[in-house]
Amino acid sequence: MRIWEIIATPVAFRDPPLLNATGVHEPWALRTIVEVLTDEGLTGLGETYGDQAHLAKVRAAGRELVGLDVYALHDAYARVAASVGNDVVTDQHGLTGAGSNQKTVDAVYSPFEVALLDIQGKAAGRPVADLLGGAVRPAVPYSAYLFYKWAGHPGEDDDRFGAALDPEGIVAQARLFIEEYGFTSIKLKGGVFAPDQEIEAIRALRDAFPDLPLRLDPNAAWTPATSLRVGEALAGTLEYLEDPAPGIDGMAEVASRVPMPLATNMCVVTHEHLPPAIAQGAIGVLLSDHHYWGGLVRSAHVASLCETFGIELSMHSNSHLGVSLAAMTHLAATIPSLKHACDTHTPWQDGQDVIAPGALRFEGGAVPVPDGPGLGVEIDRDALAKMHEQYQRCGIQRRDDTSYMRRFHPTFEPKKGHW
Ligand SMILES: O=C([O-])C(=O)C[C@H](O)[C@@H](O)C(=O)[O-]
Ligand SMILES: [Mg+2]
Repeated sequence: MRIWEIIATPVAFRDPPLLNATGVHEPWALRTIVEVLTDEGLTGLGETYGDQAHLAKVRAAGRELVGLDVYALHDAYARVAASVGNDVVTDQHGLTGAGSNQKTVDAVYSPFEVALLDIQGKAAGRPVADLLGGAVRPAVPYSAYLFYKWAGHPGEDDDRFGAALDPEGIVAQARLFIEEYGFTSIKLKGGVFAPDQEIEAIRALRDAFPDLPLRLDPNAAWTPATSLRVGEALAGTLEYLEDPAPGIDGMAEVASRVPMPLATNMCVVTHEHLPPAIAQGAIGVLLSDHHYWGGLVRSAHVASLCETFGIELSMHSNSHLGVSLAAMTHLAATIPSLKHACDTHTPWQDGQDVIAPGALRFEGGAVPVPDGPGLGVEIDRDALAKMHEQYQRCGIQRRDDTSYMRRFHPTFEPKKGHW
């Protein structure tokens, strides 16, 4: 079975004004849906970023894959690498670390790999999880991913989540998410307010939810000295502290002196970062993400490597749709060493999706692994067309949380190592 055609469709969907260390989410989030069509009539799905420079690379690489055997993943990777050449595509927000050539190749390859696995699963009549060695858990737990946020985008009505700008607002947001999704662990996106305010928010969450694991992620907004202070203040309260300080060196300085493990999706984001991070003992938990670690099989290899070196695993998420949630769930279901709930932005999409309803649902904060062939999800063509039209109308071609924030706070600066 060979690749006949590849279609990459950029889409946009509404996103609330979520605050982070680099600014605030714009009113529209972008993604690209990749459809791989075969000469035997099967179609595979992948999902990736929607920034224009990345989309151009995906389309160029897709042209090189036409005619390829759908089982030839190594060949597909080599063709994508050749298509990317020495180029580096960076994202403006930097929330997943710096760009590099390796990360660019892995990010461009990822949606094709997921789509090819979807096709292989459909051909075999088996879920993608079975192609990855089989599920070791029937459902994948996700965390309630809390954000400080404005009540609504400036100039618009308030959204249904409301404002969360203090501990009370954060606890109310957690209650809403837990009520609606049943989450059994909580992550707070920090790096927005001074560290003492964020410590207060974590303490308020601890009081409100005494039994739930908590994690805090300021996206490297603190110095190592501040990270040590916060780490000590929150001793016994956090399951892990995520990216408190910038860089492998900064994290290593903090790691051995705080009472909880440090996690990252910023200082270790591609293979070349693993040897120095391991040698310096910089991290205890890696948040993997198949969107930039080269798809599902390569992410599973990284998981094995982490196990060898005693690094625990969790999973990172940007704003995403159901094709990605399905892929994340199949992967996470098959990693025996994954002990932490994964991140997902799904609640913030509030029902908007490109996939037909029914295949994915949350039960007690976990997503049961879809049991249909392949990823187990299908495109809702009307929804895809509508979201593509939104992309064409929304006027955003690259995620830029900082410029959007500066429209309302002109002197705003990203908070890297700020406090
Ligand atoms: O560090 C993280 O967990 C993320 O990068 C997740 C997202 O990018 C999040 O921070 C966001 O979308 O603002
Ligand atoms: Mg993070």
